[in-house]
Amino acid sequence: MHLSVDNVSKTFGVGRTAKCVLEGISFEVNTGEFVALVGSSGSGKSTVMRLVAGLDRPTAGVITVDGQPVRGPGSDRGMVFQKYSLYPWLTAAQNVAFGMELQGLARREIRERTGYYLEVVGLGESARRLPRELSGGMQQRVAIARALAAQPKVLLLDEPFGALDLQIRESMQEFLHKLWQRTGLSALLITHDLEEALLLAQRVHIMAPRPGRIVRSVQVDLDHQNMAHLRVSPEFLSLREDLAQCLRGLEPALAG
Ligand SMILES: Nc1ncnc2c1ncn2[C@@H]1O[C@H](COP(=O)(O)OP(=O)(O)OP(=O)(O)O)[C@@H](O)[C@H]1O
Repeated sequence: MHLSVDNVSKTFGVGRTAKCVLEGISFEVNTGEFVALVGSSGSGKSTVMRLVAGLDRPTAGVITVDGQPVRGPGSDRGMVFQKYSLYPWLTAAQNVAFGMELQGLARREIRERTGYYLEVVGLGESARRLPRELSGGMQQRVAIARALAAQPKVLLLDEPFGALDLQIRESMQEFLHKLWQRTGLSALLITHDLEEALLLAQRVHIMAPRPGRIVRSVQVDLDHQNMAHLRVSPEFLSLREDLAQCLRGLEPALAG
């Protein structure tokens, strides 16, 4: 799998009201790679995600998945949003099955994959429960199972833990990291949480606003095995501080 975002720009509106939201964004995600885009509010992260998801088209530049230009949403890209993504009237299993039903998969295949992916996210016992009977973290695990069940080439994670309490957020980060290790999935995460990006991704791109652009890219060559240990390791803390300074340096632009 190779996701390529090549020199992508996005302008909303025309003429005097035109607003350049993204300028010359380029990055890649390769098979089994976990890549994160980090930036403050308004830096254009969600716009990048919408373009990669095919929900909107770039004004310039090209986005491809395995060499094929993205022309709209497709089952090769699985999305997990911040919240409100489950249908409240469907059980966990029905929510997971839903996307596959739209894909037109055979009933038996849908049943098997639903069971399998609910197990993968540790919710085999909760198949018949409704979203409101599940905690926020469990609901996001259902959303992840639903995205994985369509067997996408790449998982697109848009602030997936943004609505969760800090403690649950930390356990979900561990969960996602283990899932990534176990399944070898390829993922693109957008988050405003620098620590989250560094804990999960192997490659982190820092975005600045007005117009949204990538100002710094780092390879995170740290041992992610033990997350609790990693969070307090000197290498991690120094990289986090270095990048936090870079983000702080962008703030005057935000205020202006
Ligand atoms: N459809 C649109 N029309 C006009 N401007 C837009 C549109 N969508 C987004 N924008 C503008 O683009 C800029 C970037 O927005 P975007 O939501 O991508 O940023 P973000 O980094 O995801 O921020 P947040 O974390 O707050 O979601 C903002 O100034 C926003 O107002």
